[in-house]
Amino acid sequence: MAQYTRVSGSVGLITLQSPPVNALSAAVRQGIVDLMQRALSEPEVKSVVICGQNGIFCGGADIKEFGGQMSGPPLIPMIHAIEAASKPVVAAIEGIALGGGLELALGCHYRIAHSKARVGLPEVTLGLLPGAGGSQRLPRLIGVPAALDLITTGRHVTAAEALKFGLVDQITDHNTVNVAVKFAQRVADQPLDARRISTHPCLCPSDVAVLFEEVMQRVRRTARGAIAPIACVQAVRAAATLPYNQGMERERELMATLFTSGQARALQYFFFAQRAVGRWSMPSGARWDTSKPRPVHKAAVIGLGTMGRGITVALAQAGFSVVAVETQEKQLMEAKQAISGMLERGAKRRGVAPALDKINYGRNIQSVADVDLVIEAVFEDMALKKKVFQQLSAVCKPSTFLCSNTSGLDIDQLACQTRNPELVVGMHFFAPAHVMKLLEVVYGPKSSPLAVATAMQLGKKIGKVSVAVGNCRGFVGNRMLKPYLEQALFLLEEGATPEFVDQVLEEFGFAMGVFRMSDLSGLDVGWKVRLADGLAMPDPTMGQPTRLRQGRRYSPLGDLLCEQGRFGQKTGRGWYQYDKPGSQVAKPDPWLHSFLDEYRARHALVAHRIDHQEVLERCLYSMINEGFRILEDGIAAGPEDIDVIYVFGYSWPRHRGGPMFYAATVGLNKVLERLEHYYQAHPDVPSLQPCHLLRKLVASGSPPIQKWREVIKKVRSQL
Ligand SMILES: CC(C)(COP(=O)(O)OP(=O)(O)OC[C@H]1O[C@@H](n2cnc3c(N)ncnc32)[C@H](O)[C@@H]1OP(=O)(O)O)[C@@H](O)C(=O)NCCC(=O)NCCSC(=O)/C=C/CCCCCCCCCCCCC(=O)O
Repeated sequence: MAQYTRVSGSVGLITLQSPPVNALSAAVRQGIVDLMQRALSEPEVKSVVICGQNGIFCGGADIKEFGGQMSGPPLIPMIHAIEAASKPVVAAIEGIALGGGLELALGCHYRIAHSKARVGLPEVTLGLLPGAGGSQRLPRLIGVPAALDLITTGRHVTAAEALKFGLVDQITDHNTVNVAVKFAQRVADQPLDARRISTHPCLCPSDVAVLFEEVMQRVRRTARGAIAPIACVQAVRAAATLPYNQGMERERELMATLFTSGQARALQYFFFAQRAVGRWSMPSGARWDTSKPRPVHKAAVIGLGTMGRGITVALAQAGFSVVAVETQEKQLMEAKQAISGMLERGAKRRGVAPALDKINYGRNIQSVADVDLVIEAVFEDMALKKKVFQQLSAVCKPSTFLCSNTSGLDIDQLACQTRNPELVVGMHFFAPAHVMKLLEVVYGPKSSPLAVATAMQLGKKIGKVSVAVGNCRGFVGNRMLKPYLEQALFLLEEGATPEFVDQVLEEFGFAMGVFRMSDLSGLDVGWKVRLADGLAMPDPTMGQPTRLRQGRRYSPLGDLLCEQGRFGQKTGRGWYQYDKPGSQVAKPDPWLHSFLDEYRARHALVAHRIDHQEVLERCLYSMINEGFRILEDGIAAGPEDIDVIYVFGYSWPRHRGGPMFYAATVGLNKVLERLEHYYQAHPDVPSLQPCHLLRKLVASGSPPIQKWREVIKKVRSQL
């Protein structure tokens, strides 16, 4: 919808009205078309201003409409009509002008922006390109290099930067609509020909062909299989090399390919999934909208290893006062130096002062007595964590929230050590904690909605995408990682190499394959857990068959490497070899290949040819199967939670939507059928046995992912 008023006698003011972001829905487009006609037909009106209600110009096309039948006036002719108008049209940009919103503004003859406004063409993040003329007008207005930057990254720019680019004509600190109206009055008689961007020549540097080649190479390298960034480069190349009308035709062709691609659907699903995880719920019925968080002013971090340091930096950068505790003097000094360095580098990048004064360091746990919330980040050892929680419970004020950064230990056992178990939750950060976007907020059986709401809000304030999940071994992310890692090891036993498995996973879109990732994180981390669990057996005289544990197939390959001191990058040897300890360049290791041959011979395993399909299906479907179990158990409230965790925490390629969305894309019946096939071949691997929920969903006709919650509810009510 849009509203029309005549202001100052001669200016027709069109206000977009479609909360929350004035997206260009069919009704809004119809409103603009009708009201433009009205403004052009009223003789008293000499110029037009387009603005948005509630201080927001426009968030772009209505993404919800993309999935269905498009109706209403199309965007491209609407924008052409504005540009062709005989009266000057001024865009008054407050808040945001994004995507189709900015394309609308580019169709106007002038653009006035508030100094706090942000503009951009983020279509690439939704698997699209600026397909309403944006890919053709922007390079004509600001030049090819700047347009390529904005269109291929989708980044938002400030009004000041937009002014520098020549993307807006003026910025103001005052009421933007009033300023635009006055501006519109001033330019009412000015000729318009030069203001129609589509008629401009495209500003190209002399070495434009080289530029396109370089950008294309960079985009291909970083896209990890996403097609939209490549199409964006192709569209801008069309602007640079073809007349406007032909460029528009190329834009249309490219957009049609993207629009109907699975990638655009996945990215648009993911856009809404990111927002859906904020609307958390617990099996008790507690929800985001009925649970009020308590404000946190002062926080503490206990344990200043890698994770504790990153968490301290994240809190301080967001403006929280932090008490950072490390009991060992030497470690405390090292941590202080490291944290200061991280803060200084971060501040330099962002052009602000480093938040060094936000942190008080101490060696004594007594120093956290007055904080509102503590995040424990000591070594991943239950006995140690229990002791810390007992101490915290004795030292802190009774209302203090006690949180653990454990990556998978039982939150309930920690809660039981405290006076107020309802104030205990997990806050599982991902390394490096000041960089990675994901935070798993873990509620145990005793955690109160107040504690969950407070941790979720704290996560938001420090810039994390927070997902509330239930308490189980490994929570969501690491629980699903287990079958994935397990399959990768089994594939090595059966004949694959680490390089081949990694290549397949990286071609799928993971930033790193499973073995390169293990080398990076350190093989010893999982080994210590397996030793504590009694799975890794350092002593062969223990009497257990080597490839069977607790009645299931088990691969000791990782344990054997650790016994040789091969912990990955840090020791210069792991699944790969490195030039020196700490180096990041992984090279195939002939030693490892011989080791695998000997291992297979020792266990009478005959290597067979493993193909691309088998690697992908076994690694991914076993992980997805665990995802369905997690949904069945109520550990995650919906598939969106799992998908957001995997994209932000485990580098799952975003253009594939997340593991659960991917399963829906492949077809649940196919996932089920392949799991049955592999389970039949490997009956001693329970993670390949299709779970009940997956079977139930297939039996219900494989409903679309948006309907899974209904089936999950039914399955859970029958438990
Ligand atoms: C920065 C934001 C705008 C606001 O952020 P914030 O304040 O943090 O709030 P949020 O929580 O993110 O959002 C609040 C709610 O608003 C919803 N929202 C936001 N933006 C949109 C939108 N654009 N559409 C719908 N809904 C939106 C959001 O979901 C929240 O609601 P809820 O909590 O989920 O209920 C931030 O929101 C943001 O960044 N938004 C996205 C901005 C964006 O990406 N815009 C670009 C959209 S794409 C676009 O504009 C494309 C334009 C070109 C279209 C060309 C059409 C031509 C079609 C040709 C088709 C060819 C097909 C041929 C086929 C054939 O030939 O057959």
